[in-house]
Amino acid sequence: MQANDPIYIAGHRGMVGGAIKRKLETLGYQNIITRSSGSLDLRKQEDVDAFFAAEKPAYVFLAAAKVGGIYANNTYRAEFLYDNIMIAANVIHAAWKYGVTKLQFLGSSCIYPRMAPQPVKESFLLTGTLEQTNEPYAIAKIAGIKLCEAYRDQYGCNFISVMPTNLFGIGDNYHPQNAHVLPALIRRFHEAKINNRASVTVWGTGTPKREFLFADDLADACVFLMQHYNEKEPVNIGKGEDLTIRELAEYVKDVVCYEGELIFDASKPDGTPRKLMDVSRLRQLGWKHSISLKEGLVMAYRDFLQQHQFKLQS
Ligand SMILES: NC(=O)C1=CN([C@@H]2O[C@H](COP(=O)(O)OP(=O)(O)OC[C@H]3O[C@@H](n4cnc5c(N)ncnc54)[C@H](OP(=O)(O)O)[C@@H]3O)[C@@H](O)[C@H]2O)C=CC1
Ligand SMILES: C[C@H]1O[C@H](OP(=O)(O)OP(=O)(O)OC[C@H]2O[C@@H](n3cnc4c(=O)[nH]c(N)nc43)[C@H](O)[C@@H]2O)[C@@H](O)[C@@H](O)C1=O
Repeated sequence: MQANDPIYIAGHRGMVGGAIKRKLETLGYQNIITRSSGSLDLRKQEDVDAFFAAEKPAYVFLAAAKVGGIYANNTYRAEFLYDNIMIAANVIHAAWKYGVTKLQFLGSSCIYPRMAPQPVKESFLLTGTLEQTNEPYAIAKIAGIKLCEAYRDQYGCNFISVMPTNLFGIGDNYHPQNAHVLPALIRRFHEAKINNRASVTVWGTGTPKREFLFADDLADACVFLMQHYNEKEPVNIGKGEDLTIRELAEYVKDVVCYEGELIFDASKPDGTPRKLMDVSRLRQLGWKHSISLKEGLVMAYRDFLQQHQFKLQS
């Protein structure tokens, strides 16, 4: 990737796409192409075709998707399958048709079997049954991986896939129901603090384990792999360390300085019991994260306060 190569970031207004854009700009890449979903709906094949024909990107980061936490995945099952399949199919097909030099597809750790042995290796894909709450999203993400592999096998396209663990960071979604656990808890603890509530309810039993990577670390890994990785096999991106949801809730409680009690609502789904990434492939390639969970939480809480402030004023 040269400084003047045209690079398209699909999903640049999102948490991950935004972090990739900041990283590329810091490194001096000057020809970054972006479109909001309002100006280019990636579910529409003709529009995607016309965009690739006109802009002719050489590199593509495919970070646009319908994204959400366990509740959103389980509730909007049709959109999580339809939108994500259409986005992946349209962009990957157009990347082949218009001769993109290299494309990177972002999948997710939820593509792996629910009860996969831990830590989860890339080779465990399609070896067991998926977690029900996010099966539609996972099926769409698996289709994206397989599209990259098929266009590589048949046409020699340099399309790679990366599988990020659970993420959080600047520009995250703090919606009370639709968000992922970490931003949802930041909001719930903050609101409990300012309203002097005696307790905060955390969904599920608190026993599932998750791994959390800050989005700027993820973006660093994505750019690193775009520069250095050219193989068919997906690459897990994570830290290789996890904690229980109860432990996470205690961390968030500390960062927000909330002093009340935690209550666990076991009527809410736990989802996958554990999905710790095996990151040995990424480590062998020479990449490791640099932002700790505690550092990331402090930055995320600041981001929440800024977004919240903005909403109060607007
Ligand atoms: N967040 C997480 O914990 C994880 C995320 N990932 C993956 O990382 C990628 C980015 O996720 P994240 O940044 O968190 O998600 P966000 O929801 O923050 O951003 C998603 C982006 O996708 C764009 N988008 C959605 N639908 C369309 C559409 N129909 N046409 C064009 N653009 C669309 C949106 O554009 P606009 O803003 O213009 O509407 C938005 O900017 C996704 O592929 C996701 O699956 C993987 C693992 C974990
Ligand atoms: C990244 C990944 O994200 C999704 O999977 P998930 O890891 O299960 O995501 P989650 O962050 O929503 O939940 C993690 C855990 O946390 C618990 N939990 C507690 N309290 C809240 C809470 O308030 N909100 C949420 N959302 N969860 C909560 C919750 O019950 C669960 O046990 C996939 O659908 C899929 O989209 C995907 O790829």
